[in-house]
Amino acid sequence: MTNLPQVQIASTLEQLLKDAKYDLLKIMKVAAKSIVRPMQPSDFKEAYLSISSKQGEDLKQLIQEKNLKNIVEFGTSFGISTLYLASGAIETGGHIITTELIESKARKAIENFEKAGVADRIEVRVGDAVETLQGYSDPIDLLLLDGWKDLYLAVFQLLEPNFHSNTIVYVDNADMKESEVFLNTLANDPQYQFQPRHHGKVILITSQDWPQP
Ligand SMILES: C[S@@+](CC[C@H](N)C(=O)[O-])C[C@H]1O[C@@H](n2cnc3c(N)ncnc32)[C@H](O)[C@@H]1O
Repeated sequence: MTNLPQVQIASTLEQLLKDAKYDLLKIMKVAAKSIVRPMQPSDFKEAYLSISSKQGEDLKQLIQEKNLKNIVEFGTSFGISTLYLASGAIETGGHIITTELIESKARKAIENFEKAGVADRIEVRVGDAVETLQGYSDPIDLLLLDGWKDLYLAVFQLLEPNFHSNTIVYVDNADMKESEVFLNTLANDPQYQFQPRHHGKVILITSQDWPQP
């Protein structure tokens, strides 16, 4: 039997992943500019900077296997990772809150969610994650950290009161230098367990010290 929502997500993702192949060129242009001035988030307003399709499939499987429903994402971009999250969330009856700093990217992401038929499952908050997620009070089953790395610690600490003993924090780009401060801070605390995936590009963080759901 055809699973229409999954087919729609897959065809939207196929188009977006094709387009994301031009990222390297866009990133090279930004790097060239950075010789004369420091890079800014708006320099990447045309770039996807997305997770890979392999990571996306893995995320979907994780959501299904662990029956994750309440999902929060830091760093929407054009919505590639969010669509993989939605693909898993359809199977668990879950929903997603995702947040993006750059308004034009958030608008495009919403269009993509509509095209994929999953806009009703996704709330997009536009602005700085530290502000848009302020006061968030529902339990979180899965947190995907994929915005700028210097904010990983702030976003993690902001949301940690909402974690429970089954919560998974999925850290993308864990192997980047910019993620070091965040990971070293947590690595010094024995309550956190790290599980590397995708050859260390990703780390899953869990803690049995977080309260029972
Ligand atoms: C690596 S990209 C996200 C890619 C996306 N998760 C995917 O796989 O398709 C990082 C995104 O985080 C956004 N971002 C950076 N700082 C942010 C902040 N303070 N609050 C919200 N979004 C932010 C950037 O504009 C950028 O679009």
